[in-house]
Formats: sequence, structure tokens, C-alpha cells
Amino acid sequence: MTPALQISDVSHSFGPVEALRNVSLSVPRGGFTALLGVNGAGKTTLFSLITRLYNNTSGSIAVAGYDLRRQPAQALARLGVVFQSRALDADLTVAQNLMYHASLHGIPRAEARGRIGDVLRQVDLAERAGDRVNALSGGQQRRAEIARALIHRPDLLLLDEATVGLDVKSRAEVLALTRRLIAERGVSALWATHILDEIQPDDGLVILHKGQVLENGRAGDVSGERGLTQSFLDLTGVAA
Ligand SMILES: Nc1ncnc2c1ncn2[C@@H]1O[C@H](COP(=O)(O)OP(=O)(O)OP(=O)(O)O)[C@@H](O)[C@H]1O
Repeated sequence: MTPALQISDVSHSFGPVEALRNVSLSVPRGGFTALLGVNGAGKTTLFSLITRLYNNTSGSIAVAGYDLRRQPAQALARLGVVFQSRALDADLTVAQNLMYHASLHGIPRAEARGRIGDVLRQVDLAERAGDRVNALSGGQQRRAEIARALIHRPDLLLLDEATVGLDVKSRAEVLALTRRLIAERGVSALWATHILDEIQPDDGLVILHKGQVLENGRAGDVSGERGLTQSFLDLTGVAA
């Protein structure tokens, strides 16, 4: 089956700073893949290229088989993104935000109403549809961001450090929700993180370090006998 995301030989520099060098990786359909790297590894730069925030001029990026340069509209339509920074308008209600994003995707209002009910139930926010975003807790806001990213029914969710700034309970809820969405909606997730505890042996794993992919495989196979923490330290040479 065509991978949810296929990246081949992508590089990106900011002037003299080489943020990504010859990055190749594959995210299979219907699974959870962690993009693991310390601060500055290049995770956000990679997401910015996949979402076309930055123009990619090297190698190739394909979302659900659609090449980002040749078929950008189709590729972007298959993609849902949860950014590090907030994408929702804090002064609007959750439902108003989702209606706005549905309209950006050209979804008719009547259909959007049904979809909003559906995604809010799935992220356990059905009761909060009429509340303003700034009345929600940090964890609820993250879940509303995920609902926004799902409204156009993408194949692949990109989540950039989705648990940053959340307390332990909310972190666990957002992670569990993402895993549940994969099981229930058949969506794939690329989960950028620097937190090793968020990764399970059966997850896909991409280790990005100083702009280069050091590993791309099943997490349990990458960690082997040494465990994930020791393997990560051995591979990257980062101090514990
Ligand atoms: N707009 C920019 N201008 C110049 N350099 C940049 C810019 N954005 C990122 N960089 C550099 O590119 C490298 C990769 O940064 P990037 O933000 O992609 O890493 P990251 O893994 O997402 O880190 P973090 O977890 O801190 O967000 C770093 O060396 C960073 O300083």
C-alpha cells in the first residue's frame, strides 16, 4: 500500500545553517510513528516543508501517494496538522472555529455541522461545542486542535510536540486520543516529540538528529536489548 508519507532525499538550509540533510523516511498507513529528536533536530523544519510553509526544492515529499510539488492541492487535502502554536481563535467558540476551518476546506455548512458533531464526540468535547476556546483547559484546547485537524478527514495527522506545556494527565489523554483515532478512523499519525516515554515498541520510529535521519523502523527493533533510552543516547551521543 502507498505509504501515508514518503520523503526522499530532502535537505533544507537557513543561510549557513543546514537544518535538514538528505532526509528520507516513510510513514506507513494506519499507524503511529514517532519523530524523535532533541530541540533543534529539525522536526519543525521538516513539518514546515511537508505543509508547504517552506518551499521544498530538493528530493521529494509525497502524502498518500500525491507528490507535494506536482499535486500540491491533493497532497495537502490528505494532511491534517496540529501545530506547536495555537491555530484556533481563542475568542470564538469551539464549533465556530471548526465551522471556519470546514469552510476553508470547501465543506458545505450542512455537512460541516454533522462532521463537527462527529469529531467533537471523538475527542470527548461534544459538551463544549458552544464554549469559547479560551474557557477550555490546556488539554481540552489541544483536543480541539486535533478536532480541527480532522475536519476534512485527512489520511495523515502531523502533530508537532502536541503535549508540550500540558500536565501529566492531559499529556496522557492527548497521546491516548491520538492512538484511539488511529484505531477508530484508520488515520496515520506522525508524532514529533523529544519524550521517549511517549513511544511504544510497536510504534514506527524515526530518529532525527542534527538534521539527519539516524533510524527509521519499528521502535522495538530500533531499541533492541538496550532499551530505547540507551539506544537513543548511543546513536545521538546526547548526554542523558
Ligand atoms: N527560521 C529559521 N532561521 C534560521 N535558522 C532556523 C530557523 N528555523 C530553524 N532554524 C534552525 O534549524 C535547526 C532545526 O530547527 P527546528 O526548529 O526544525 O528543530 P526542532 O527539532 O523542531 O526543535 P524544537 O523542538 O526546539 O522545535 C536549528 O539549528 C534551528 O536553529
